Amino acid sequence: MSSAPAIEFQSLTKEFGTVRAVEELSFQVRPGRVTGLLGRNGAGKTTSLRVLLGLARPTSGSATVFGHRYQDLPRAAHRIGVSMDGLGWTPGATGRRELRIWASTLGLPTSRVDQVLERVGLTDSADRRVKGYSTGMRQRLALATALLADPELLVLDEPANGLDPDGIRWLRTTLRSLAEEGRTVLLSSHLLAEVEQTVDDVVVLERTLRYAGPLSELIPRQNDRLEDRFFDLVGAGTVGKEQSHA
Ligand SMILES: Nc1ncnc2c1ncn2[C@@H]1O[C@H](COP(=O)(O)OP(=O)(O)OP(=O)(O)O)[C@@H](O)[C@H]1O
Repeated sequence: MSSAPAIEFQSLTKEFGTVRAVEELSFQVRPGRVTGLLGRNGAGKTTSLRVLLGLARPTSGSATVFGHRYQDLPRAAHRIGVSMDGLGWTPGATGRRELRIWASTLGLPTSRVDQVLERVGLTDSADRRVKGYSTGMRQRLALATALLADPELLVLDEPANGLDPDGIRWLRTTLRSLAEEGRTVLLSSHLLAEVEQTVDDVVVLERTLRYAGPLSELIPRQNDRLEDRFFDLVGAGTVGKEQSHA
């Protein structure tokens, strides 16, 4: 496997008017690892991922996937599976129908739909309308959508949000097995306890980078807790107040 980074942020700054959401952010995501992008509400996680995926333009600096801007990467939608709020579900569709629409858009056989439904544990609910799905079921469907094209990289914005303890355990096991298959996973989260047991590498963001590296170096001792180290790195303030103006 190549050791070139799967993802690279280089001095990325993103401003919205007078709000500097992300400032001079630089880090790399190593291939075949699960990396957690951690930060409290408003820390800039979603903004960073949106720039990475070509959904927002950087003010300065860059974010690249496999050495290219997302929009310049050949077969980007096949190589990178994405789960992010706001990508939208089709009104009235069942889970299966939703996945079939995505499969058809990506030029994939419908057999992939059954495979990903099985993988995320949604087979029995596949013919129910997504509208009636619980938050946890929607998270599973979002991951199924991301997995459709059998991507080498997954970018998941807050995949643990709204999951119950069974769902969290399922997510952890699934993400670990995806990494064992050689895939790279970048997920964002503010749920530190959940992430602590899932990720190999950690990026702590509070508008600026506070830490990037192995989880084992951030919490080297068995009794260390990620939450304590997190607050050491970001302080106890509220990010919205601290960083509202550039
Ligand atoms: N489209 C936008 N227009 C103006 N400000 C924005 C926009 N998107 C994000 N922001 C601001 O940028 C900052 C970072 O927001 P972002 O959504 O990236 O944080 P986050 O870490 O993903 O937070 P959360 O965990 O709450 O989703 C916040 O101050 C937010 O209000």
